This record gives sequence, C-alpha cells and structure tokens, in this order.
Amino acid sequence: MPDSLPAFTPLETERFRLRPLRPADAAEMHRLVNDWEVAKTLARVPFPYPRDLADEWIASTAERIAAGEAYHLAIARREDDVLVGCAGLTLDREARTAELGYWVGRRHWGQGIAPEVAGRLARWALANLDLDRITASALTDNARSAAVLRRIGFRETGEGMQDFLSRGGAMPVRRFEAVRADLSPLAAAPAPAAPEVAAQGKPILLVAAVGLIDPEGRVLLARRPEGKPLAGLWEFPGGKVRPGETPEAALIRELREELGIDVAEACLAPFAFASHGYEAFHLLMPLYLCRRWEGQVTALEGQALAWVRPQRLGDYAMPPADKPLVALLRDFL
Ligand SMILES: Nc1nc2c([nH]c(=O)n2[C@H]2C[C@H](O)[C@@H](COP(=O)(O)OP(=O)(O)OP(=O)(O)O)O2)c(=O)[nH]1
Repeated sequence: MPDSLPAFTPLETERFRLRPLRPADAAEMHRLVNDWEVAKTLARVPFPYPRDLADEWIASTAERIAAGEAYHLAIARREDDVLVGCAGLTLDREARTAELGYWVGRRHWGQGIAPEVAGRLARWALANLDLDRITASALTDNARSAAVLRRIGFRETGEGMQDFLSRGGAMPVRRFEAVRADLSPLAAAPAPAAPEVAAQGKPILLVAAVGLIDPEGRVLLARRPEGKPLAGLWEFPGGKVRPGETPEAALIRELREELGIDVAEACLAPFAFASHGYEAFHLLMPLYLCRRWEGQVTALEGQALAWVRPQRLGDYAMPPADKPLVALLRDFL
C-alpha cells in the first residue's frame, strides 16, 4: 500500500537507509523485537511482544510522521532493504526538543549500526525540524547504549527513573542530551596547533550576507543545511568572502549559486554589520539590503527558504551573531 505511506524522504547513511516502516515490515520487526535481550532495554516495548502490536505500531508511526509528531523509522540495509532495527524521535514541539530512541535486532549486533543511524537521525532533526535539543536516556546497566550516545556527541546530564513496560516498573536511567554545537562539524574542529595562535586571538572570518526584501516588505531567510555548522538555524543568504574578492562580489556569486538570482552591485545597499566571537573564529559579517534582482528566487542547494515579515523574524531560530541585526532590521523596515 505505497500510497498510505507518509511523505518522508529516506535518510541514507553509508550502509543503511532510515525510511518509514511499511505494513510488510511487521513480521520481521516482530521477530527482532520480541527478544528479551532487545525488549529489556526499551521503555515502551512490552515483553512478550504480541504479533498484532507490530501491525498497530507500524500504522501509528505513519500517522505520527504525517502529523509531524514523531519520526519512528525502519533501519534497512541499503543493499537489500533488510530490516535490522528501528530508530525514532518523538517531538515536544512547544519545548523545541525531541527524544531519541533506537534498537537493533540481536542478529545484527556488533556492526556499529546504532551510532551510524542514530547520529544521522539526530543531525537531520536538528537541521530540519524546529528543535534546539535532543534528549535520550539509557538504562544505567546498559553501558553499550550510553557509549553509542557519547560517540555521536551526546553529553550526560544526570540520572533519573523511567517507567519500562518490559520490566514492569520504574528503572534507573542515565539521561543525555545534545544541542546543535554538540553535533555540528565545528565541535570536532581541532584545537589551535600552538598556544601562540590562541594567544594572538581567533582568526577573523569575513562573511557577506544580504537581507533580500520583496515588494511586500518581507525578508528572505534560508535554513542552514545538515552537515554545516549551525545546521537548522535560519540565516541571511550569503557566504564566506574568498581571498581577493570584495564582499559585494562574494555576495553576487553566492546569490547566483545558492538562489539562482542576478544582483547588480549598485543594488546592494550596506546596512549594518555583525561582529561576533564564535569558539573557533571571530565572525565579521557586513549585511546589505537588496530590493531588486533578476530571476526567480530558487533553493538551488535544497535549503529551506522563508519570506518573513520583519515582526515575525523573532520566530525563527538564528545564529547568535544575527540577533543584533534582526533588531536593527525590525526597526528599519
Ligand atoms: N550566510 C550567513 N552566514 C552566517 C550568518 N550568521 C552567522 O553567524 N553566519 C556564519 C555561519 C558560518 O560560520 C559563516 C558562513 O559560512 P558558510 O560556511 O555558510 O559559508 P559558505 O556559504 O561560503 O559555505 P561553504 O562554501 O564553506 O560550505 O557565517 C548569516 O546570517 N548568514
């Protein structure tokens, strides 16, 4: 019944595909999860696991993906689509958080599947859903799961008790969480090579950005894609100024590459700048305003775009450097 499946573009890792569960997955899912060694580590899984529950659960995952409430996905091998486990996120949209969970069938243990897929799912979620934080927990006696969480960048935040259906009561767990900085590529950046480098201060990064303004006075924001630092935050279009380039030339190039529009230098009006210390560099970012361009604004790099009324800019999570610019822009427009 492919047409009853929710619209969700599968997430690929090197070896696996995270895709919506299908009714046809029920038998294999039941075989893998109806195993005490698996069920005992999961909070919301009963043991024994009734066969009918697999069908009901799969149907409910489709509904919840369609509603944007939870993303419980099959972990399938890319080469032959064999189901090896499940990974999921349950959202609390108001709190801008999601709870991560995963399990792998016993016959597939020992291949590093959990860190590969859970890391991908967490990075995807922070880049594509309106979240600031992902939480997870592992039974205190489940050192393997805690190690997976640490390996993908989660930090331990404390201990607590959680109800486990399979154990028939509350069990002690370690709690973990990750924010954008924990999972971003910048977190893995090496420390400065020599102490003198640090003592002289951070390098300055020059980035040119633009507030494109449409005839209705709305400003264009673009969402930083997965894989870049600060993924998932909304920003003014632009990018790094290359050696030998002027900020204006850099912007004209970036706008053509990223949005498919042509902007004349005379249409870029200098407006303000951001000067902000990030951990690894100091950002200096001139912000221009532009009301005239040629061509249709198109997301050429698959990034989400939003035309936002100045008064609504505060509803979009943006990099810390942009906060003062947003305030200035709101007053100006
Ligand atoms: N474009 C843009 N970058 C911003 C904003 N706010 C902010 O802190 N930044 C930071 C994020 C990045 O560290 C840096 C821009 O670098 P980038 O990596 O996106 O630049 P790029 O498009 O040249 O990317 P790449 O070719 O290196 O992939 O500036 C903003 O509003 N717009």
